[in-house]
Amino acid sequence: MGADHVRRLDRVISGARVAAVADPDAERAKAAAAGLAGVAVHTEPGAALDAPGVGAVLIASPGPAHEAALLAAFARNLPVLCEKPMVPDPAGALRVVAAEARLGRRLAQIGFMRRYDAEYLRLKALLDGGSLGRPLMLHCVHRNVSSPPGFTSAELINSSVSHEIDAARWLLGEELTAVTVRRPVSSGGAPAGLVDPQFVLFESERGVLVDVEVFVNCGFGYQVRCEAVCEAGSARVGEEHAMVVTRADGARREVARDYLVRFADAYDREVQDWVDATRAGRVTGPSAWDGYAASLVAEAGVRALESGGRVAVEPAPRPDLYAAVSR
Ligand SMILES: NC(=O)C1=CN([C@@H]2O[C@H](COP(=O)(O)OP(=O)(O)OC[C@H]3O[C@@H](n4cnc5c(N)ncnc54)[C@H](O)[C@@H]3O)[C@@H](O)[C@H]2O)C=CC1
Ligand SMILES: O=C1[C@@H](O)[C@H](O)[C@@H](O)[C@H](O)[C@H]1O
Repeated sequence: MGADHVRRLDRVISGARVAAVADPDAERAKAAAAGLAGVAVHTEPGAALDAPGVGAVLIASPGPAHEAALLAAFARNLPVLCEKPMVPDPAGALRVVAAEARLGRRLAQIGFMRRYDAEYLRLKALLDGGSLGRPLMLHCVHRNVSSPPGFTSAELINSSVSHEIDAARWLLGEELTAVTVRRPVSSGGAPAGLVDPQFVLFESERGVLVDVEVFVNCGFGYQVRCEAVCEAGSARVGEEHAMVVTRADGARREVARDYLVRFADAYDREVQDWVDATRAGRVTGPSAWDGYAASLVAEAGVRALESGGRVAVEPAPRPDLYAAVSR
């Protein structure tokens, strides 16, 4: 993901250039910076933050490394775009929230890119417009072709479903308050011991039910869908994003293989917005509080997976700096 963001900053985005790249794996750092002129390459993240020309930082290390990177950026007053999950452990996520609240101003935008996807944006505008009445249910599908090596049953929730958690909070404009996880029969295509697929059911403050089928070794494509069922109609996104090829023997709809294809436009819009806001001295998009809320709900989901029961979500007090759900 980091290499893709480097490419994006270099070739797609206007108003920014890559000044430094850090990865403890020197080969990966060099590969990410290959072909770019004037880029400092480091294996020590702190050294990259202090490199000449660095005015903002994009974090795309694994989730457990995000807390240290965010705090290091805050200590240098650097605006940050941090990939999801902000910090997978809610206690660590809360430390990030507390550190930013102590600064008294936002520096972090969290990389929940669904909020920048054209289809999700249309769904959000429709729900906010009110013509369908109140949302009653969201039915979501999140399928990956295959999971990365070492992917755990907990990561189906705190890495993959974290996107649906944020999208549901954003679309509904309210918190998720409880979660239950059911285990269908596991797929023979999943690595041994991985609970895949899972069926995750969230409840919201106002009683909206949000169900998510997450299946990260489906083998047949990268599919992300969301259908909102409301009092006066329903709206579904996630099926347009494909070319249909018709030949004499029939029609064939292409299926994306991964997120880099399906959400390419969303990542571009997300990073361009971040660069534009940063240059204007503003911080927009999903906040550190949204990142904390997603981690807290996901952690409740992991406990629900383990216990088989319904787990309530119990948030810490929200600092005044943050909206309940940023728009
Ligand atoms: N928004 C989205 O759709 C997606 C987001 N992601 C997120 O991007 C992040 C990275 O994921 P992947 O690229 O799939 O992981 P990856 O494991 O392929 O790459 C992570 C890289 O970070 C490096 N690294 C480890 N510790 C580091 C540190 N302290 N500082 C700097 N670099 C460090 C590793 O050496 C590795 O090269 C994760 O937070 C993940 O959840 C990943 C895929 C899609
Ligand atoms: O964020 C992402 C990955 O980290 C995660 O592992 C995948 O399941 C998601 O589809 C992708 O968007």
